[in-house]
Amino acid sequence: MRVVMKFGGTSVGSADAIRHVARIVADSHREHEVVVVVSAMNAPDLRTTDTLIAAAKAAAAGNGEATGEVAPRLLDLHLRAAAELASPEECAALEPELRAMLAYLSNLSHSIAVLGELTPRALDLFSGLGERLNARLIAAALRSAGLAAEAVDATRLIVTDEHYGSASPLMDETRATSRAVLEPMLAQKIVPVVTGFIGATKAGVPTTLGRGGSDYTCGILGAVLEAKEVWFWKEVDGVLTANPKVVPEARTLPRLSYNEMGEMAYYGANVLHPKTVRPLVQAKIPIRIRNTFNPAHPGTIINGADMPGTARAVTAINDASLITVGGPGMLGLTGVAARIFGAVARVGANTLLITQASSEQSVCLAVPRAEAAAAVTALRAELAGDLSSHNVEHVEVLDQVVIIAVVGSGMRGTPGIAGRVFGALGNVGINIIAIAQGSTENNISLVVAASDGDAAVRAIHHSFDL
Ligand SMILES: Nc1ncnc2c1ncn2[C@@H]1O[C@H](COP(=O)(O)OP(=O)(O)O)[C@@H](O)[C@H]1O
Ligand SMILES: N[C@@H](CC(=O)OP(=O)(O)O)C(=O)O
Repeated sequence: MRVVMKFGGTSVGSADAIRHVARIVADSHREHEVVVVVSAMNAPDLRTTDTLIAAAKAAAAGNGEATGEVAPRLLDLHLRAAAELASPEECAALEPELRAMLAYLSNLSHSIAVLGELTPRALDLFSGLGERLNARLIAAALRSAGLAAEAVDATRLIVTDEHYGSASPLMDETRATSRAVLEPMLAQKIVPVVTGFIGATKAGVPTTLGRGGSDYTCGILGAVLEAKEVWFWKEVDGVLTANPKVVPEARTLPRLSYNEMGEMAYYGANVLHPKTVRPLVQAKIPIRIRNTFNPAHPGTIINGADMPGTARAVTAINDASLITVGGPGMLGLTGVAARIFGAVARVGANTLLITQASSEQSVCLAVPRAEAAAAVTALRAELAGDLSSHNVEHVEVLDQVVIIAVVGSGMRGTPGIAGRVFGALGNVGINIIAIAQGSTENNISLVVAASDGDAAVRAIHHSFDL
């Protein structure tokens, strides 16, 4: 079958890790038609994408040497891995290519320092370089392991709009270009090693798909190539019942529905971003999450089938703020909700959760903490008249809160779930600040103080015996 598979930054972060990747690709290639998508090397002491972005920003602040200073470290990281993984001939061919790419950026750095300005378009040239370096390294490693493999820059495959830094694919164009480039390679049993994270506009100007965008590349290519399955190789055994860093006994969910995955991702289980997998969900392509470092584990399979049962996982969004707009005069005040959400939307703040008491005397909304100040300013401006007439008495913000979501499509119509969640928190003395449940009943979300966040996740996990 045809499988598009992606390896994240940690999965390709060292020679040792890439050795695992090469073995997985070789094993998969024996049975399947394989397209590989790779992120930039995320080494413990050198995170490539972050380093490149920092260098670009330093250039804009006047340090034209910044890229020149980090370039030798990046070159060394990739060439040292190549020396362990690739044949001497491959290494000899790789070195001048990587050097030339880094030299181009160093030159660009100087120009940016002179201009004193970093446009999003220029920043994309920096941030996307890690994937371009790494695809070449991994293709060389695969060839040295006896596979026919070829690095492919996704600038040749993924056609995007001009939203630099967070571009969206133009799917029809992408389908045509990706198939034109990749189908002939697959027909010849070549493994394409595609750069994650990057694309190009119709005019051929490089773009990036937003941080973490390599998953998106994999989702897009899986859809346009009509893969039978799409596999995301990560450093966890699959999607777990909770973040393993918070709940060490969290276990892998063998199955999950698209709906549940979407809810979990929205509420902070950043295993897969919903946008990333939208093309796969639309095309009904099954997704697997598997562990690069434990490939014998079957991982999690995600597809369209909702499962019976109750709560399946508990997730948390940290660093949120809760804004309350309230006052007795709000009762029956027509259109006030629309004005509140309009004001928040105008400053680009992302509303994570909404609750309104049925007395209509207050509306609460949670936003990322970094966006709270702008949202409050916009709300106070929008409601200035109502505040002076005391229809609205306050626009208050509670910083340092966490949103916790209990997720499971089987919760729909099952009585007693909410009671169990509240009981679990009550038993450990955690105060619930706000509660929300969508009418789809796929999740119950609640807001607690940041200092209670981890304990709340653990208490709910324990209470449902997840
Ligand atoms: N419920 C969950 N299940 C699995 N992983 C989770 C969950 N919640 C949070 N995580 C975290 O998400 C990360 C997923 O890997 P990620 O960093 O996205 O992979 P990559 O960048 O390698 O593709 C893991 O490091 C894990 O700690
Ligand atoms: N390297 C890019 C794209 C990416 O998706 O990386 P990762 O798969 O390591 O999250 C980033 O850091 O944003």
